[in-house]
Amino acid sequence: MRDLWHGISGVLASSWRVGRGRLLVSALLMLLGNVSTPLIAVFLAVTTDAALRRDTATAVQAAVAVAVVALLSLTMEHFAHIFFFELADLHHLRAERELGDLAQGTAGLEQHERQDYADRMELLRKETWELGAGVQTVLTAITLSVQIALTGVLLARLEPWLLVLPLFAVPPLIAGRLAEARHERAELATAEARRLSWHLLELAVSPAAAKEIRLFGLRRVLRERQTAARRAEEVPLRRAELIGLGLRLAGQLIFAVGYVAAVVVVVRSAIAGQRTVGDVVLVITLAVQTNAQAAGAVAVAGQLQRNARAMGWVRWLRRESARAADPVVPDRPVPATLTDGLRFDGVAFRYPGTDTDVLRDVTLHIPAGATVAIVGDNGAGKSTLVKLLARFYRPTAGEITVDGVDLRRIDPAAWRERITAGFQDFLKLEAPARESIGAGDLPSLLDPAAVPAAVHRADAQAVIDRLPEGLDSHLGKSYEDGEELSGGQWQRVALSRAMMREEPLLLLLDEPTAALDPLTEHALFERYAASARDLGHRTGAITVLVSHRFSTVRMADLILVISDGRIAESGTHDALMAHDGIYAEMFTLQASAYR
Ligand SMILES: Nc1ncnc2c1ncn2[C@@H]1O[C@H](COP(=O)(O)OP(=O)(O)OP(=O)(O)O)[C@@H](O)[C@H]1O
Repeated sequence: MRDLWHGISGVLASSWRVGRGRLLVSALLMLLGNVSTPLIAVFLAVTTDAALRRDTATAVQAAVAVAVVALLSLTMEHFAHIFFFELADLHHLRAERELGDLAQGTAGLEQHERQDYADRMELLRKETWELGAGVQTVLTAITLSVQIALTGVLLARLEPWLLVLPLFAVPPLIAGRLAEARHERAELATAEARRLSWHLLELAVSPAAAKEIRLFGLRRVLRERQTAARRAEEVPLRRAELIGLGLRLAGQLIFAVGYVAAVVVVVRSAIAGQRTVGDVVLVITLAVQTNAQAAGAVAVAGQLQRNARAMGWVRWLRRESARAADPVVPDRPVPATLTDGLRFDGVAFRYPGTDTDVLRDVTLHIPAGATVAIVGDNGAGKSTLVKLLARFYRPTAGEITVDGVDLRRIDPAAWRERITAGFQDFLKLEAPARESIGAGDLPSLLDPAAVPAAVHRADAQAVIDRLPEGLDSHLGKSYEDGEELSGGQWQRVALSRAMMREEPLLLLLDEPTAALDPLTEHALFERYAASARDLGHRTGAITVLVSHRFSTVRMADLILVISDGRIAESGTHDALMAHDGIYAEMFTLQASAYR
């Protein structure tokens, strides 16, 4: 009940904010239409009795009144719709904006990892229209309630026990509620199958997947899996719908029994001369309307519950986002320059919803100004370490400090303004090249020299030179004249974006050159290392590089070897080679492969 109330008040408050004029006018029109409906019965009764009395003047006036209220009852809701649609659009837009803000507004990525979060997010994405339509639902519910109350008063004036009639509308309401609950359970239970079927469908139409689908002859297997996933989604949903239909039908049957009984009793008292024919007309008409009102109430109750559920999810998301906020309130500024560097002290990390630590007991010092390379097998935990440095996650144990300050005490947004990064799974931002690159530092996007300078630092001029309009060319297939780039070219664009910030305290490069050939990567990293050292001398800036290519790795001042979530070895290339451990073995193996 509280959810229902929160849903109604949430919709009204939001509609009031986005368009109070439209809200008031549509409420007024709806009210007029709804109040007119029971008045049809009243004027019909008056017309009938006046006609039987041969009172022509009253009969004609009442008949005109019937026509007028019937017209109002039939048309007002249509006029109200014109305003509803606009309101629903505005409301929908607002809901979508809020969803985007909630999904992207948290400092970390923890909530994106959680299945319950992903499921609700997916359902909410589907139900943003539900949220938009909520205003119509709520106004219909309010004005329908007024109509039902007016009908009740009219029935009670005639015969108090006729008030029992609306009670027969309760079973359909309960049945509707049960049906909704069943449907909701089925939707949540089938969310995984739905996600899988969407993913498979996306693969089927995605140009990126087309190559491997053809090459490996996966079309049939994918289609079969998609069909199976669809079936796994459809069957429980259809079953829930059928059971819901049965429940609703049973509720309506109970109402029908009450209706028939009421009409029979009034007709009998009219035959006995205790009631006028007009009274019989009044009861028959009102009882028919009560039936429609009950059906309307059931429908609107279902919609109200759906609306309450969607609003409940929005509130849940707001709570989750607030909970995802750091427990430690940031109270320390980002240092202007680094003097000591970064320290990990007993850091462990476990991804949300999993039960194994992917990093364990990591204790290390990355001195200010250093260029660090991280190596290790696939899945060793290299990228996870980088993500902790970017503050996408908080360590589950231990602490990371920046010049002695716990990273959690520094505002993540302020920290990120002083770092920059290039990832292997980079963003292909389809926009004019200038913007796709400039997004790496929005404040300098309008500085005409900033983007070309970043392109130069990333050694990506050759990519830009091949574009018909240079930096003004549109990138990607979203544009009719958009240039589609190769994987390596996109990666250069992403690297240029990473180079937009001129003086970051931390440059994170997580296999950003994986799509480039080893020689190019080597040359590129030499270039970065030189400018990183220069920057490191001036500001203590640290460069962290994850790479599987040892020809690049060996240039670093400090090499960290991660094995099974722990720092297995650390030191310079020479020291690690002399140590003759994991690093030496990996290096020798790769070097011999190139010989
Ligand atoms: N979002 C995630 N949720 C749960 N587990 C994850 C997630 N991302 C990574 N993992 C797990 O954490 C472990 C470390 O992954 P990570 O990406 O850090 O490895 P990596 O050393 O960078 O590997 P690679 O060289 O293949 O990029 C792996 O076992 C991986 O399965």
